[in-house]
Amino acid sequence: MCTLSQRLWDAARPTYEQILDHPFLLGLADGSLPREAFRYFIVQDSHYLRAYSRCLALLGARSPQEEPVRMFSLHAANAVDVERELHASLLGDLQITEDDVERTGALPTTTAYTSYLTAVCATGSWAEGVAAVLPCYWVYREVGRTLLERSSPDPLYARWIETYGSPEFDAVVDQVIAVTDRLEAAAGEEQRCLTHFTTTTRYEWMFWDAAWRGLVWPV
Ligand SMILES: Cc1ncc(CN)c(N)n1
Repeated sequence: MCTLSQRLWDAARPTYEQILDHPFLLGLADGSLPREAFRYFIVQDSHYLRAYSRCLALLGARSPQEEPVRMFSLHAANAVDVERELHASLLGDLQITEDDVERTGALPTTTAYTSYLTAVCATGSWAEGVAAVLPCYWVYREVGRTLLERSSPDPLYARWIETYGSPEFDAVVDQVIAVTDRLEAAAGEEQRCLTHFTTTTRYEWMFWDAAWRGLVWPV
């Protein structure tokens, strides 16, 4: 019998394969991604990270064991700090101010994704919450690794790729996969974990797609 993390990944594999083929990521790797799409992504990711760090803190607080309390609390503080640092420098290079981020607000896909993540982390079982956040780590690592092999001629895009393709991020993701494989989910709960994992993997695809299309509120 394979591990829970493997069963989750296998369920989301078709979506992951479509993520790798998405024009946003192909453009990031070959440098052809329009700046406007990257700008959209970074602004929306600033809003996403605010909710994401709260979700990790929530999972830390709700953990039935000691070690994951420490791990998720550290990730909420450190890992997101690293991402925020990346954002601060990218926002500066893209000439985007904090005011621009506030004025734009969270657009539809960001709102839908963060609302889903927050609801599962707050009201689902602990195992369900872990399964819901796992793609945020794992998909980014795999994308980072894959794009690192291709690299990017654009130094801004290369900086983003290096963060997620780094050995430091790799180690962080391994920790969360190990926690996932120690979850003891009953049959019905495992089914809900599979649903959350595949749903948030879809939201990862949708997040890049929204930036690619420049999706805004229709009314
Ligand atoms: C939308 C999204 N998903 C995941 C990550 C990586 N934590 C991120 N920065 N943004």
